[in-house]
Amino acid sequence: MGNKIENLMPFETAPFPMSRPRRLRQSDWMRRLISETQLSVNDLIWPLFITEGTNVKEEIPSMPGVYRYSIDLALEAVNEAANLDIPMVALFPHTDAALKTPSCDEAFNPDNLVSRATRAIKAAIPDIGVMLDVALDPYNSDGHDGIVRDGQILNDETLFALEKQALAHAEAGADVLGPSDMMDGRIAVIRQALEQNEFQNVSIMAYSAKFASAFYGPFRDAVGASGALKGDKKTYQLDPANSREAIQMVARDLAEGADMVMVKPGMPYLDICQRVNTEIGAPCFAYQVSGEYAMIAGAADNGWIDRNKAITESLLAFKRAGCSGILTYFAVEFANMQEDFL
Ligand SMILES: NCc1[nH]cc(CCC(=O)O)c1CC(=O)O
Repeated sequence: MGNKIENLMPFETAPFPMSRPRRLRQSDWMRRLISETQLSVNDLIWPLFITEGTNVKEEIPSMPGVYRYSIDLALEAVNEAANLDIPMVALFPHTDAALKTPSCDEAFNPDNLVSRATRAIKAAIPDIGVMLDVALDPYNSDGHDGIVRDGQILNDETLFALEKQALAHAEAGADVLGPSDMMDGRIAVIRQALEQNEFQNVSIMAYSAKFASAFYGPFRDAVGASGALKGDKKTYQLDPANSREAIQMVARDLAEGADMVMVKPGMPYLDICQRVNTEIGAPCFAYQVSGEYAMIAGAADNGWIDRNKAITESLLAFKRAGCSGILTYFAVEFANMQEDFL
């Protein structure tokens, strides 16, 4: 009896010409009434890159319009985001190559760059959420998310480091931790460590369906990891061919104590977003990653697409797929667009 879509149809449409679906598309006011999906600044998380120094704001060549900020200027940028009602920022460090080691000790240095930035933001702008990645790659001389020995990315040894990093981040005041490493067992280890150290209110947004993707290239430039990375991340990040496995990882991370999950990259994986939202139903976020930013910004800079329309359409797609929200480098730009509109 019919396919799934037919089964879900709440009514049968009359045959043409009694039914003319274009009637509901005739005017802007009618289209707004009929719209099935809303996108607002409440849906956005703004990732931003932090660097050492003062008064530094340097553009990332492969992400025109995206900058690395020293902490003093990051405060101004985050303040702008807060004034635009963006609920949360996600901070990523650009780490000096001299601080990268095989044991990744800088990851859990309580005074590392992101910890200092988090303390400064929470003190000055308490009403915006701060999320920090839990992963070793910014601090690893091998560029990987795990500790490498003899060419192997060691799972269990990495977990000890991630646990220390998670606690250092919580101590610094991070509201949400984003384990983005894809090691097995990391959510359970981090959740247990948080519980045992009175960080019960720290949330975990697990990068659960994180694919081994070509779309992370500009990010690795932004955090200075491109030069360090040897090989690829295919032994821990997911195969882009796999959907069932992605759903399984989402279920596993929730069972280990994640509060929210993430699908990453975003646009090439909208099917995964939709599956998570219909089959699992936990709060799910999409990460519109650096390469997606670069494609839209690059095409718009060349006059090949309309920047504002492409941004809005690309973000709306995640809401249509059922996501609670989106990590996007366009967050502040989109919020400013909305302000202009009002
Ligand atoms: N664990 C690191 C991490 N956290 C977020 C991103 C990518 C974000 C982006 O491309 O915008 C990556 C890169 C990677 O896994 O190599």
